[in-house]
Amino acid sequence: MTAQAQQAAPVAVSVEALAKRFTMHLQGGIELPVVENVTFSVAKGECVVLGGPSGAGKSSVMKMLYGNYAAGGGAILVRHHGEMVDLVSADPRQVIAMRRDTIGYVSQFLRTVPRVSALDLVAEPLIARGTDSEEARERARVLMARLNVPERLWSLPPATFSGGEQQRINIARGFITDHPVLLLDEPTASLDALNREIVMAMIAEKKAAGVAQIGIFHDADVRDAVADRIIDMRQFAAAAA
Ligand SMILES: Nc1ncnc2c1ncn2[C@@H]1O[C@H](COP(=O)(O)OP(=O)(O)OP(=O)(O)O)[C@@H](O)[C@H]1O
Repeated sequence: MTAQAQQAAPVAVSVEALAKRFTMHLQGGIELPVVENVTFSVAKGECVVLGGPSGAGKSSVMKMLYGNYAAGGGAILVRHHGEMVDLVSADPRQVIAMRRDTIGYVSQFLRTVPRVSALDLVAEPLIARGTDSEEARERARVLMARLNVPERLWSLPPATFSGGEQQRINIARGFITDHPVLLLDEPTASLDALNREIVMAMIAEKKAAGVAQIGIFHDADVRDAVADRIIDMRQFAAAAA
């Protein structure tokens, strides 16, 4: 997306003065400051990458963006059904609705469900959003084929799949819906070069469709190919209490 187009595109996510510190209750309540004053926004169709060295707080910010970690302060405004809703102060039911309709998430590791086939795991987020189950399965087949998941695996539960196969199931699950915001936590970490290229193309297609994406990518080639902007988390390092 060009700089001009980005300026015109509406903001999908606005992070304002977000903070996180951990309290280690088993270690006498030691406070571990991680980030403070994290402030950035992401427009529709933009891919913003969280950068900075190991321990800078990228994953912690990502988990707050999905509502998995409570924030220690600040706001995460997300355009949800046309209105900017603060995920930090949203009640649990609102968070669930935002995840169903607005915020998609591709985590690094697949959470497998006993006895649920790969095909059904991939189709499930679409079915949850009201798509007919046969249509959802057909779209799941198309995506799994594109990601080179061997057809003999589709009917099996992915618990025994290889790391890269599980990651591709996870990617298919995250990309199958049309969530307007997509969080990508190291989606290419266990992939070979061919499948990495495919995922990069899928990220580009999401951008073209106006999806706002926020990602963590340790692979510099992938990062440089997909990022419209890289946000260095070091600037938000929290001071010790
Ligand atoms: N659940 C937790 N409890 C306590 N401390 C945590 C927790 N999660 C993260 N931290 C600490 O917060 C800091 C930031 O971790 P985080 O995983 O967010 O960094 P990162 O930038 O994603 O690192 P990496 O690139 O290595 O994944 C680290 O010092 C880590 O030990």
